[in-house]
Amino acid sequence: MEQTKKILGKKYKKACLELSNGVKLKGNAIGADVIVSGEMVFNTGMLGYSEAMTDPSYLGQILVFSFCLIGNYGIPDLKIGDFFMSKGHESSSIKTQGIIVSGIYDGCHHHDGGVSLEDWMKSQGVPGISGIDTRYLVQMIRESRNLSGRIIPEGAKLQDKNKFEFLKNFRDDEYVDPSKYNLMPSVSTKEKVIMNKASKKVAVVDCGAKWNIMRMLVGRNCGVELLPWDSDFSKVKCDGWIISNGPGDPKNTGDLVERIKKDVLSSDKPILGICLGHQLLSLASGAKTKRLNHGHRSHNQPVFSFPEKNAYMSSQNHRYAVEKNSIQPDWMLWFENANDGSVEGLKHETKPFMSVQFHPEASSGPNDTSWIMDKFVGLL
Ligand SMILES: NC(=O)CC[C@H](N)C(=O)O
Repeated sequence: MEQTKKILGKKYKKACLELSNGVKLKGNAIGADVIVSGEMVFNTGMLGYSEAMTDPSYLGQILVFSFCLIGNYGIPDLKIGDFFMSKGHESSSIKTQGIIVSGIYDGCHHHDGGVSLEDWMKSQGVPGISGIDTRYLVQMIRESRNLSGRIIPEGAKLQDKNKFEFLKNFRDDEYVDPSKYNLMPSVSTKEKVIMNKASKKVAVVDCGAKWNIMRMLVGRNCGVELLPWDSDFSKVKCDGWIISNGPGDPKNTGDLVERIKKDVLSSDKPILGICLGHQLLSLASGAKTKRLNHGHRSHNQPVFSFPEKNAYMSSQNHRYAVEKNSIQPDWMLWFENANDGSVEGLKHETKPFMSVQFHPEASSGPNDTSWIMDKFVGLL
């Protein structure tokens, strides 16, 4: 009752979502008072909004949550240090350009303290709109191959372009399209970060890595070296490699694919590619990637493994995928999406190389495929 009063009693400014197909949707302005634009994407997860909003793979995107109420447990406190162990956050700041929700709860009831979703968005300069018919909007995104949008809160000013490097490429009257530019410099660590010295060391190529990858490695007694995307991989001494998730088009990553081919694949050490990392590793192996219609972003993506044909529920956030008919003869299909048959994972026939399109680190989402991390660590 108290919560309902809090939602209903609050007066919101108006805001407009202007879409690139000419449609305009009106709602309540939430979060920061700034105008942003980005690629329209949707996620059907019922929770995990703080993990999603801080996932660097959402850079340049306006995220529509299709679940009817977002913000209901607040945002846990961010405690950096201690090897990025602060659960609920997958990077140090919000990476989505903005969010669209049907209902928002403006409060915080989290065992880890924290703030409300709205206060968190305000403190980070991230706007949003509530009171939108997200079912209608999701259908529109599904039906249009490319949909961009602009969040315009009443009387707001334009977003500061210094927030992320890639934003400087866009004119104010243009829709931000994250697939047009190499986004690696906007999300990758600038300096090498060493976490948890241990006898086995994993080099993580940071393409916008979610912190849970590092949490899982540290939790499995691995040392971790988080590397800038543009490091000289030929000089790295490690027992295995993880090529991380990240935003944008895998083909738009400068010379990263070439360097993975030359210095990572050739080292013959165990490799695990995750999401963007899977796409980069596949490109380095000679396979091709394509753009899916609206991608997979949810906690309930079913995948089948081969040759066992086991089914798993997976957490996903991607728009690009590896083309099945381009898989090289020395690689095998390891996972396939049970809904649309798209490639969900590859394994090398003889070498300890593997990669998955979904997120074994979840956060948020089901942990059904966390055994992939155990398998990788077992190979070191
Ligand atoms: N989560 C990710 O790593 C996303 C990979 C890539 N940016 C895609 O959209 O397909």
